[in-house]
Amino acid sequence: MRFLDDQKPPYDLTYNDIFMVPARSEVGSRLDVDLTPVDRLGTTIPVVVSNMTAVSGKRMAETVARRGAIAVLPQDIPLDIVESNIAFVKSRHPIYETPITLRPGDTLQEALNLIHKRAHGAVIVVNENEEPVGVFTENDAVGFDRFTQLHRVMSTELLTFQDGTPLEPIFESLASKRLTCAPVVRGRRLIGVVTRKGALRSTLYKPALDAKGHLLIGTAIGINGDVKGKAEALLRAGTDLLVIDVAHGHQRKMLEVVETIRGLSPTVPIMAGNVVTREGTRDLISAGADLVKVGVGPGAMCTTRMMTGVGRPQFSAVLDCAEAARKLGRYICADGGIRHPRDVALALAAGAANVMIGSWFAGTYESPADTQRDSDGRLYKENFGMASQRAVKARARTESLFERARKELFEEGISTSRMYLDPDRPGVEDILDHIIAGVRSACTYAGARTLEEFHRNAVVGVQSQAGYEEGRPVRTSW
Ligand SMILES: NC(=O)C1=CN([C@@H]2O[C@H](COP(=O)(O)OP(=O)(O)OC[C@H]3O[C@@H](n4cnc5c(N)ncnc54)[C@H](OP(=O)(O)O)[C@@H]3O)[C@@H](O)[C@H]2O)C=CC1
Ligand SMILES: Nc1nc2c(ncn2[C@@H]2O[C@H](COP(=O)(O)O)[C@@H](O)[C@H]2O)c(=O)[nH]1
Repeated sequence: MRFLDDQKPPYDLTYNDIFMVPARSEVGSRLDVDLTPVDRLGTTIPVVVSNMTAVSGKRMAETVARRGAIAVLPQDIPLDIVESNIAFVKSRHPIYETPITLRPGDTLQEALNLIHKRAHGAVIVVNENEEPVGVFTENDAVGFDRFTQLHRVMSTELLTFQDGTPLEPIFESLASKRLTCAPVVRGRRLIGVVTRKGALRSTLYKPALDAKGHLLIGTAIGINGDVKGKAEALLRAGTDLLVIDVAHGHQRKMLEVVETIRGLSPTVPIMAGNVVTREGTRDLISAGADLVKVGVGPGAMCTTRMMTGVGRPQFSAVLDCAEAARKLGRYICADGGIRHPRDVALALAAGAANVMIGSWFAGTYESPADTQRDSDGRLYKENFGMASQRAVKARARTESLFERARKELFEEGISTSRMYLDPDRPGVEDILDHIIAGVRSACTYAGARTLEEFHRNAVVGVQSQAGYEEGRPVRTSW
């Protein structure tokens, strides 16, 4: 990447400060762009879901892995739950979605409580042999009380597909019948759900799979307590990526932990952070990190910069750290501050191998929190920072009240925020479509067929606030 007219300013920049100029291109179609990251994690798109409790759980992990990304389970979840979540994700189908199932005698209230857990908007009603006997959608509830049993309201005109049916006919069939989704069966037994959009997406995305063909999943650990024991357990459970994550990643204890964990497994990919300097990047790589997590203070739930004055504008942090890592044959993950597809494109242009996204994904059906409605009827989810009082309280739950109170004094994050579900993009895959469309397009503007070419070719300039504002769509007249 280079700056337009070689005008690199002497001060640090963030994503909003940057624009990219189009260049002569030989790439005829956005579909000719291969977005496989260079970091050899096994992902097929450059997106990692943050290890935040309000963002990353098993539903998020399976859904994004099906589209080629990887989610990282947070360090605050009890080990037995993490182990069962890894096993669950590894057991999921790489194409068909996991259905929400209920029995014919279950109530409409139970169905409504579950329906927003997944984006496909349906509950499959199954009999005692796990054979689908009906489909319930929210529209079926209109005019019935909450205790009505599902067999009275569900649709029984079932369209089902046999396992292995090609995706294009599935799409055509659903579209012609104006259905959004249908059960997939092996014999008569339910094995998944396929949606119209899902069938389309499966022809455009490649799932992120391990050597056995199972979906990828990562896990995070901190640097306190029995880190070695926990890392060994996570490796045994089959984690595909270990993220060692603390606010200040450039500290001695962190480097020791990275070395220890490298010693446990020479092959498991280790991501460590967070840092924002070349020195921090080099030290983490020398200790054994394959990927360095870059970003101090850009996160949406972050109060670090306001509390401490510490951090660095994210574009410059990514640019410097990526260069330092690449000189050592390693890569970085740009963590935090992603609000638009353009931010992802700019991080990749600056040399990041992938980007980590948290809060944007908190406002989706797949994040772990329950979906709530505000007084205007809008759907939202609660989000909170991993260094907030709420997270610190949970992390220190086994310690004495005194120790907990001491730790809570050092909060550096927001404890309660509302992330609204975008009615146009309520599922994480909708946001991934949006991001990937933007990044593919950005690559063609730079004449790049791969992310490496994109990083090499990209030419960026620095814009004023007015320049940034000019690029924002105007949705009402002025
Ligand atoms: N990317 C970012 O900008 C930030 C991210 N976070 C996120 O919050 C989560 C919790 O992180 P963290 O609070 O580090 O968790 P942990 O409590 O797991 O670990 C922090 C360790 O580092 C020590 N430490 C030394 N200096 C600092 C410092 N300035 N800030 C924090 N700890 C320090 C702590 O000791 P002691 O507690 O005794 O000081 C503790 O031993 C992580 O997921 C992290 O990514 C948090 C802040 C910033
Ligand atoms: N300073 C804090 N940073 C936090 C906290 N919780 C998470 N984070 C960091 O933010 C990114 C995600 O950024 P986003 O803009 O996509 O939400 C995450 O990966 C952490 O590095 C926090 O409480 N304080």
